[in-house]
Amino acid sequence: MKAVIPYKKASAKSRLSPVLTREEREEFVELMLNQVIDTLKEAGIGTIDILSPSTYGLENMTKANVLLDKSDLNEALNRYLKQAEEPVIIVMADLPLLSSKHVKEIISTKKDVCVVPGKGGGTNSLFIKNPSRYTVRYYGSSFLTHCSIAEETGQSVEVYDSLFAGTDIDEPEDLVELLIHGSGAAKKYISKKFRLEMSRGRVRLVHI
Ligand SMILES: Nc1nc2c(ncn2[C@@H]2O[C@H](COP(=O)(O)OP(=O)(O)OP(=O)(O)O)[C@@H](O)[C@H]2O)c(=O)[nH]1
Ligand SMILES: C[C@H](OP(=O)(O)O)C(=O)O
Repeated sequence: MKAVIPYKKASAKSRLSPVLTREEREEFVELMLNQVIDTLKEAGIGTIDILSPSTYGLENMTKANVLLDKSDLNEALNRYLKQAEEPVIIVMADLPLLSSKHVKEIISTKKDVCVVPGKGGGTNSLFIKNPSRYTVRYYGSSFLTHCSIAEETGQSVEVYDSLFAGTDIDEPEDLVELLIHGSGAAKKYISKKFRLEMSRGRVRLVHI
């Protein structure tokens, strides 16, 4: 069993550009990546591959293997899965609330595939026992697509339902969740730049 984290640092997290500069977004994704790697290690996963279109930001990476593939997210992951000879967990790099307990539960599934939905129809993590029999199709409502792909190819599916594992950091409002529920370097980075303010019964993000 091994883990793969797709990762692109250059101009990452464009949807956070209303509140963070390019430089800040690139620093922030690197902190989130390192947290995800630590979580996977804590869960006991021995092989961790980072699949990236470039070595940018990964020059000094020692905690995981760096695999380069310049093609887009889906093509790179499908090439990776085709060659894999053991179960694979795909984990996105933007999951600072993911814990080792979640990872252990996801990989303990009795089904062939375990899908962890993200907000808005995305897929935050995907565990595949027979990777050469599966293809991914991220973007759009990829959660529904990934369930269908399993069903169409005769593979059973579990949906892992979790607020924290389901919280990917895409948009400014997601930073609220990180400040409320997070810990570690990614939360610290954001808490130096923003604070939470109560306004009309809702918590919102305010630049410091
Ligand atoms: N290997 C690879 N990984 C990618 C690529 N684009 C995004 N990723 C990674 O795929 C995961 C999900 O990507 P998104 O949530 O869309 O992140 P993003 O592209 O930085 O964010 P936006 O610019 O806001 O869409 C993250 O772990 C990214 O680092 C790519 O072209 N190749
Ligand atoms: C890659 C994409 O991420 P999102 O844009 O939903 O964060 C998805 O999960 O299909």
